[in-house]
Amino acid sequence: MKLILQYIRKHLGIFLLSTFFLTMEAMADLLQPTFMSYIVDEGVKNADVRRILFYGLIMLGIAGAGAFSAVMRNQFASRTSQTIGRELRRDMYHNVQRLSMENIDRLQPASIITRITNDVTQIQEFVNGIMRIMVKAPITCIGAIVLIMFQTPGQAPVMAVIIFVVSLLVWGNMRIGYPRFGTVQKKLDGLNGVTREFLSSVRVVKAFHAEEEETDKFQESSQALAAANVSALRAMAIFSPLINLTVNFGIVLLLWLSRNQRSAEIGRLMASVNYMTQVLFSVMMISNALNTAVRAAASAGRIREVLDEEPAQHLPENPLTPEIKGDIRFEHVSFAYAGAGRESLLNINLHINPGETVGIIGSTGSGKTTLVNLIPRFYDAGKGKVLLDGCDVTRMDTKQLRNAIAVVPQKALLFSGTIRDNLRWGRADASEEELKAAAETACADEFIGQSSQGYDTLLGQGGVNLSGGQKQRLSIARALVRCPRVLILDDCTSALDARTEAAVLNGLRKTASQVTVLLISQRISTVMRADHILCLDNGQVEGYGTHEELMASCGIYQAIYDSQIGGGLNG
Ligand SMILES: Nc1ncnc2c1ncn2[C@@H]1O[C@H](COP(=O)(O)OP(=O)(O)OP(=O)(O)O)[C@@H](O)[C@H]1O
Repeated sequence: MKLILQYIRKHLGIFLLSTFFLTMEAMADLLQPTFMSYIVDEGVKNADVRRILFYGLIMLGIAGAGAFSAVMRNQFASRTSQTIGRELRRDMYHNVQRLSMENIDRLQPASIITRITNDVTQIQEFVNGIMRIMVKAPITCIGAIVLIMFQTPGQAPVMAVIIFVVSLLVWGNMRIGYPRFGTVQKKLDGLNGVTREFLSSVRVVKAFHAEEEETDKFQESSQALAAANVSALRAMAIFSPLINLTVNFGIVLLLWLSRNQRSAEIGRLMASVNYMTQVLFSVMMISNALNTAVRAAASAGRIREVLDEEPAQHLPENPLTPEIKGDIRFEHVSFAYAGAGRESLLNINLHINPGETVGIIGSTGSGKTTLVNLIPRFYDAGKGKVLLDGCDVTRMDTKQLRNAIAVVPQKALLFSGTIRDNLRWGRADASEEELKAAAETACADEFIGQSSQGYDTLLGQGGVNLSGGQKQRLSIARALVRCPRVLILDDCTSALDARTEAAVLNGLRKTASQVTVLLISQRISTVMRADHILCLDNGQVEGYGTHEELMASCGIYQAIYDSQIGGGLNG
């Protein structure tokens, strides 16, 4: 709850204004029954029309002031809750951007999405609720109690007992609800995760006719969420009727106690019952608002986890900014993913000269992506050092480091916008000629030219309106626009036919001859013409050298060669 207060404090002025109008609204509600009792006791009883009109007009004025206050309170409450929601989302998003891949793996993307969307909505509802209910209800409740005591002081002990019992029920409601609503949010994470996974791999699901399995997974998560919700709401559902019953029992008791007070004026009794009803409604509102508070507390805890998450990587206090030429060195590097039982890289020693093209090959899961991910510091080596131009990458200015490196990931990731926008992701100030040159090298100019809008062609989210090969070529072009010193191509030519792939690699040799290229591939034909080839197996270096050297010395490389090319194409 500290978190919510912290954000409310930033908008204290508007929050107080809203509270002021709420107080006015509550006062208006409280005054009505008293004036009604005057109308009955002084006007109706004595058939005094002027008094009835007089008090009636006052009641009308009070109702008007109450309605005006309600409108103002609604305006301010909505504005405050929306602003707080926006700020929470902004701050979470900023912090997520600071985090390293290790943090993101731990928090899980689907969970981060739920926290930024649904959990923040819970907080917004709560903040809106505080200003609509949490302030008004206690004012009305306390005011009504004071007025009952003032009008019929003999009923004070009954009121005290009822309030005590109701408070106990409200407390029980919170104790039971809190952990249950935490579980609800976790189950929502699960459902989001399943939905997200399905949507991002919908083609694979269709190709494998796996709709039924996916539907089962979805149903399972959906049922788990429903069950958690039912469990939370069932626990909460017991309390609302109990509170209702207690307060209604109080009203009956008060009426029963008043049975002998013949002198009691009927108007006062009416007002007392009216106030008791107001107490009932206020308590119900408080109890409902506390339900929202319980959910908000669970959500606030989850939001706090994102806001407080510190980047797993330490940024150097005095970062080094060496001139980057593209000399890469791995010294006794080992690495294990957080939570993984075993190391994905084991004692890697490697030296790559500036401007060299190094092919990286190995079976799936042998550690190829993990190895290259250590260079731009997507992850940090657990043991040993990764050096770029003699400088430990963990001591370098991260911005400079990442500016010097372009990565084309395994899965081509494009963004909604035009082709030009996507290419400019590489470098915002790249000229039109530079964009075209990069597209040419990546063999993307051909299909860009064929589309009616050219570079202004709009891409859907993730580049859905392009083929796999077109997406890969655009991703390569985007990396080239950056003019990197180190270019990491992570199996990103897999969707290209052999002729186009050869054209792209030849283009790279010509235009990016000064760039150090790390070329990951499962295809031996892709890596065999590289200056050197690194053969990985089980996170360890099995061989490093030219194609001919590896054919002579590395059994695994030979086996890959034989399985893909056989004896017919040696060299
Ligand atoms: N985020 C992660 N968390 C935990 N383990 C991971 C993670 N990413 C990869 N691994 C594990 O690390 C090992 C190396 O994975 P990596 O992706 O580097 O292999 P790869 O050689 O690039 O495979 P592929 O050719 O299939 O892309 C694998 O055993 C994999 O299961």
